[in-house]
Amino acid sequence: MLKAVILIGGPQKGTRFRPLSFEVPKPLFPVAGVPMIQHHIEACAQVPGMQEILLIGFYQPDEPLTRFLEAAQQEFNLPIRYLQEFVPLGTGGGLYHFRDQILAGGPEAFFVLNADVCSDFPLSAMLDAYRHQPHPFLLLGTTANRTQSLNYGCIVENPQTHEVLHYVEKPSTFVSDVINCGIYLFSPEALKPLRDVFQRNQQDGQLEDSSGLWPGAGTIRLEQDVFSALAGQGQIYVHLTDGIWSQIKSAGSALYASRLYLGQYQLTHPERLAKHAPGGPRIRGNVYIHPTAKVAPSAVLGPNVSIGEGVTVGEGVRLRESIVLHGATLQEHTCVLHTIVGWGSTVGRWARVEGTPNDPNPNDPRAHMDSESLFKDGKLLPAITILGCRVRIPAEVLILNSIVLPHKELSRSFTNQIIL
Ligand SMILES: Nc1nc2c(ncn2[C@@H]2O[C@H](COP(=O)(O)OP(=O)(O)O[C@H]3O[C@H](CO)[C@@H](O)[C@H](O)[C@@H]3O)[C@@H](O)[C@H]2O)c(=O)[nH]1
Repeated sequence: MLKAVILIGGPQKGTRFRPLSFEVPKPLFPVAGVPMIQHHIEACAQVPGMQEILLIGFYQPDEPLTRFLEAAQQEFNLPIRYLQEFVPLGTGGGLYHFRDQILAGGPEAFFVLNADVCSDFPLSAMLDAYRHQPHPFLLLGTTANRTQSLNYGCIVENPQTHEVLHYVEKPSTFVSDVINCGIYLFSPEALKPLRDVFQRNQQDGQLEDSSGLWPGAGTIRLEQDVFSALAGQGQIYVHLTDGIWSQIKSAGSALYASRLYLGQYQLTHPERLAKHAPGGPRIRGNVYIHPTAKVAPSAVLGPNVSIGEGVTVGEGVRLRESIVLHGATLQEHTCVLHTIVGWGSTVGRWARVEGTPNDPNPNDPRAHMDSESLFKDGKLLPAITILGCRVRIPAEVLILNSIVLPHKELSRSFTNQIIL
């Protein structure tokens, strides 16, 4: 019997995701038409023997989360429960705090997944590796280029045995091009080292994390307190993948993740991809259209477009590399490229809304999305355009490389601006 835990964080996390995380908790943001963590749940539900999925985070259990959990339980016919930390306990503290719930029923092992990653989740392959040689901690690893590796947990492995010999979280100089994907398979034994860290923290008094923001003796940082501390002691192993993987930290990376998942749908969910039908809109490449959306037949959509519930797309609209969230309206002949259109927003006739993609370098197979800062040398970097919820864009204007905060009614064109 197996279980899975998804670490969903809480409202103080996901700041690089603003203004989109104002409306819906980041883990429920739609990526390729379904909430971000539904991809995790679908992958877990496919593993034979999966008994229960636990979401651990520090969000208040609000209506969208409750509704999502109810719908997911029905769809996957599995218990899916939310366990709330009353203070943020870090990436490992929640696992220790809720250990009785995780171990209830005696699972053979449990997966732990960061919510903000996009992956093809090779969980069965990880399980095979674990069953072949059970160890307390199995980490999924992938490769990154030297510069980008510094933004992740870096793993030095023994290439013969795949034991993790050395682990450094977000090092300041190059350590290894193998990075931690934030996808793990732990044995029940893994909770013992967590208990040791917890007890040590209790004895040492208050633990201050590096930011000093969330001190608390219950806080455990899985990466620094456990992986770095136990590397080289025969307890941590890495399973390497060359499948799809990306972090989802910023709106730009959500658009990139949407493209990766839409590509996956060819294999996993062909029914989710729109097909060209007589009298329907023209579809180019991978496009998701919610069944309740109304799309005019002369619109041209794709590639990499995802259209949410109740969206209206008018005649002659051109839409590519974009996510349109529920209830938005694109009036006739708008052109929307590399943009996220927020819930209930309206783009007026003949307007052009465009962003600049900052996708990984296509010539470097080890490149990942850069989700660094929005600014460089005090200037807003060109990036995808984001319209917050209920924004109104008038007819015949150009909005380029801009972020528009919720409920704004614009009256003219804007380029390279954050509109507050
Ligand atoms: N429940 C809970 N979840 C948390 C907490 N803090 C973070 N999380 C969740 O844990 C995951 C990791 O969060 P971060 O702390 O933001 O770490 P990171 O910068 O994403 O880096 C981690 O993931 C990388 C891969 O995406 C790894 O490379 C890196 O080593 C590390 O594990 C996210 O899904 C986040 O929601 C917490 O206090 N409580």
